Amino acid sequence: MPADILAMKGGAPIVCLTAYTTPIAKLVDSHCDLVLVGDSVGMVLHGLPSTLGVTMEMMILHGQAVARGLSNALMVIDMPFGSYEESPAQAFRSASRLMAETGAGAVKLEGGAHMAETIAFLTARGIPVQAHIGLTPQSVNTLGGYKVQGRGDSRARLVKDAKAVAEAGAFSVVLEKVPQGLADEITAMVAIPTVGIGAGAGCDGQVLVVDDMLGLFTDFKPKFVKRFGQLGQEAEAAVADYAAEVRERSFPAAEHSFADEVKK
Ligand SMILES: Nc1nc(=O)c2c([nH]1)NC[C@@H]1CN(c3ccc(C(=O)N[C@@H](CCC(=O)O)C(=O)O)cc3)CN21
Ligand SMILES: CC(C)C(=O)C(=O)O
Ligand SMILES: [Mg+2]
Repeated sequence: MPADILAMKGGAPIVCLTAYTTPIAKLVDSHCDLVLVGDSVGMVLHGLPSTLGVTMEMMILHGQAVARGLSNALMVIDMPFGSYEESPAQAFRSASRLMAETGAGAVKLEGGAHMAETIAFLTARGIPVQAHIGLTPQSVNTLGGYKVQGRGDSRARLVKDAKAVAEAGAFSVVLEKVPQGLADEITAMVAIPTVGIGAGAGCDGQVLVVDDMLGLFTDFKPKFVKRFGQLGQEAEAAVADYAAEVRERSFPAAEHSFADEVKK
C-alpha cells in the first residue's frame, strides 16, 4: 500500500525496480518494496527514440502483465505523455483507467509545482500519486537533453517542486539526475520519501530500470547505472553458441530428439 511506502520515510531504504513483463515481475517481486511499470518500456522494449510515443494502451498491456507476476511489491504505473497534462479532469480519467484495468496501486506522473493541482485532485479522489521531478524524460525536448537538473539557477525551483508535490499529497517523489547534495536537502525537507535515480545515496530509496542493472544492454549506460549483471553479453554468447551448433549439426543432440518408436 502507498501508506506503507510513506511510512518508510527516514527508515530502511525503499527498493524499487521497473518491470514490464510477468516473468521479470516474478523475479523482482520479493526483493522490492515497489515495482514501477515505467514508460521507459517504450524505449527499452519497443525501440522508441524517447518516451513521448508511449500510449495508454501500451501502459495497460504491460501493467496487466506485471500485475500477474506480483504478490508482494506495490505496483506503480507511469502515466504516459499526453494523458494527464491538460487538466486534472483529464488526469483523473487516465489514472482511473490505468488503475481499474491493471490493478496498479498508484500512478506516477512527471512534474513539480505545475502538477500540484492535479496531484491534489487525484489523491482527493482515491488515486495515490508518486511524483517525478528533476530530469523528467517526457520533457526532454524542452529540457534540451537528458541532463542533470537543479544546478545553479534551477536549484531553488527544484526545491519548490519537491515541496509543492509533497504538500499536494504525493505519497513519494522520484528524483532523477539531481546532484546528491540537493537530493539530500530535499530528502531532509519533505515529509514524503524520495526515491532517487542518479540522485545519490541519501535518498529514502533507489530505483533503476531493471534491464539496465541486469546489463541487458551493451549500448546504453548513463553514469547513474550500475550493472549488477552482464546478461547482454551472456545472452549474445549463448546465441552465438546456438548458431554454431545448428550450423555444425551438433544441436539438437539425441537427448533433444524423439525416437520413432518408444521401447517397451
Ligand atoms: N533503459 C533506460 N533507462 C532509463 O533510466 C531510462 C530509459 N531507458 N528511458 C526513459 C528514461 C530516459 N532516461 C535517460 C535517458 C538518457 C540518459 C543519458 O543519456 N544520460 C547520459 C548523459 C546524456 C546527457 O547529458 O545529455 C549519462 O551519461 O548519464 C539518462 C537517462 C532515464 N530513463
Ligand atoms: C526510471 C523510472 C523512474 C521511470 O520513470 C521509468 O522507468 O519510466
Ligand atoms: Mg518514466
